[in-house]
Order: sequence, then structure tokens, then C-alpha cells
Amino acid sequence: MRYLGQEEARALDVELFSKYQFSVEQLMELAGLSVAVAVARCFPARTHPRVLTVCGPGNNGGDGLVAARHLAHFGYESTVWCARRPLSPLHERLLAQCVQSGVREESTPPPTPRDSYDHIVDALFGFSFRPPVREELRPALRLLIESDLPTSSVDIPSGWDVEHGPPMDIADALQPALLVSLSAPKLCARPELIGNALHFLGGRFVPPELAARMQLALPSYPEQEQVVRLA
Ligand SMILES: NC(=O)C1=CN([C@@H]2O[C@H](COP(=O)(O)OP(=O)(O)OC[C@H]3O[C@@H](n4cnc5c(N)ncnc54)[C@H](O)[C@@H]3O)[C@@H](O)[C@H]2O)[C@@H](O)CC1
Ligand SMILES: [K+]
Repeated sequence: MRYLGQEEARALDVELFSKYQFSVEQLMELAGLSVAVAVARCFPARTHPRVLTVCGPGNNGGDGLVAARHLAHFGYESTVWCARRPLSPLHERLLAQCVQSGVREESTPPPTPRDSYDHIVDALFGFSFRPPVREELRPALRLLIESDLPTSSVDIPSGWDVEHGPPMDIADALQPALLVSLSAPKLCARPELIGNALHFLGGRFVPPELAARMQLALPSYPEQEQVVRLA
């Protein structure tokens, strides 16, 4: 399997939306569904019923909104907090779908997540993030780092350099318990950087011809599964 750099991740994304004619909503739905499936596998609703999804302004946040909706369908008490307003029209639609599916919305950041939640989904930043985090979203990243709850990161642990991994200062580094890489893992998901985190691959939508041309060497998904465990 190959780990992608930031530009390669972007190039894969561009090809999916141009040559292969997918729409953002299509891939986001599959990405978010695979995140919810991996979360349910590792942190079942029976033991971790109250889940907060922290959503950022880009497509990573959109994946989070989709995952939060599926988690509600899976029986979780699912809550979302959108860390930057105003929302894009796509995020507005995804949030409306969430609320209509029983997801609760926090309008302000929960001051002590540990009192109200069992688990956090980190959908703040994905492969377009470039450190350092800008002031407006620093409180959202601090909430994730300081929550003291098991955290599942969507595609990239937020705040990490997409290629080089966590920031040098350990106090600024989110340590996810689970990472769900989407379509193909990025360089920051190499085993020596993610340590003991569980690692799944999801986003089962890469056309074989594209995977072959980019030499992704993706692992096989078992049967009809949405995710495959990598570590
Ligand atoms: N190609 C794929 O495989 C797919 C990718 N998807 C998701 O899309 C993500 C990438 O989405 P985007 O390109 O929209 O980008 P991101 O969601 O990674 O983030 C972009 C947003 O973060 C902000 N940002 C970047 N650096 C920042 C900094 N230092 N401080 C504060 N804000 C910062 C940008 O201004 C922008 O608003 C992936 O990680 C994945 O989660 C899925 O939705 C569907 C398919
Ligand atoms: K993330």
C-alpha cells in the first residue's frame, strides 16, 4: 500500500470529480458512512452511546455531518458541533438532514465534553490542512486535544501535517484512538506516526483503473464491507 502526499491526495480528489464524474455529495456520503461503520466497530453504541462530532469548514467537516447522521441511525445519541459559521450551502443541507434524523446540534462548544459524551469524532481538518492552525479554529482544535475522550479522526488527525504527522510539541498534538483514512492513506498515517491508534481504510469508491494508474495498491475490502482494517 502507498501513502499519499498532500498534492497526490488533492490530485486523486480532482480526478474523482472530473474524469470519473462523481459529485461531492456522492463521495461524501460513502466516506461518512464508512467513518460511522468504523466507529461502530471500535466504539459500539452499547459502550459509547453519546457521541459528539466536531465539524470543520471543508469537506472533512461534511464527512463528519454524514457520519453523525449514520451514527444516529445506528442507535447512538449523536450530536454535532459546527466549529465555523456561517455554513456553506452544502453543510447547511447536511446539517438539516442530521437534525431531521434525530441528531442534536450544539450551537456553542461544549465546555467540558467529558461530562456529556463518551466519544468524539474529529472532522475538523482533512488533507487540505496546512499548519499552523489559524486563530479562529484554534479553540475547536484545543477542545479535541483536551477532551480526554477517545477520539476517532476522519482522514487526518486534525492539526497534524498531512505528510509529517503530529506537531513537535506533544501538548499540541491530538492523539486519536482510531483513524479512518479515506480512499487511500496519507503519509501522516504511517505506522511509526500513528502509534497505537486503530487504523481503518474507508471510502470504497476508487475506480480500479485510477487505483492502478496511481499505483495505490489498496488492500481488498472483505465482501460488502465499507471499511478494511489496516492496523
Ligand atoms: N478525495 C477523497 O477521497 C474524498 C475526500 N473527502 C474529504 O475531503 C477532505 C478534504 O476536504 P477539503 O479539501 O475541503 O479540505 P479540509 O476539510 O481538509 O479543510 C479545508 C478547510 O480548512 C481550512 N484550513 C486549512 N488550513 C487551515 C489552518 N491552518 N487553520 C485554519 N483553517 C484551515 C480551509 O480554509 C478550509 O476551509 C478529505 O480529508 C476527506 O475527509 C470526502 O468528502 C469525499 C472524497
Ligand atoms: K480530521
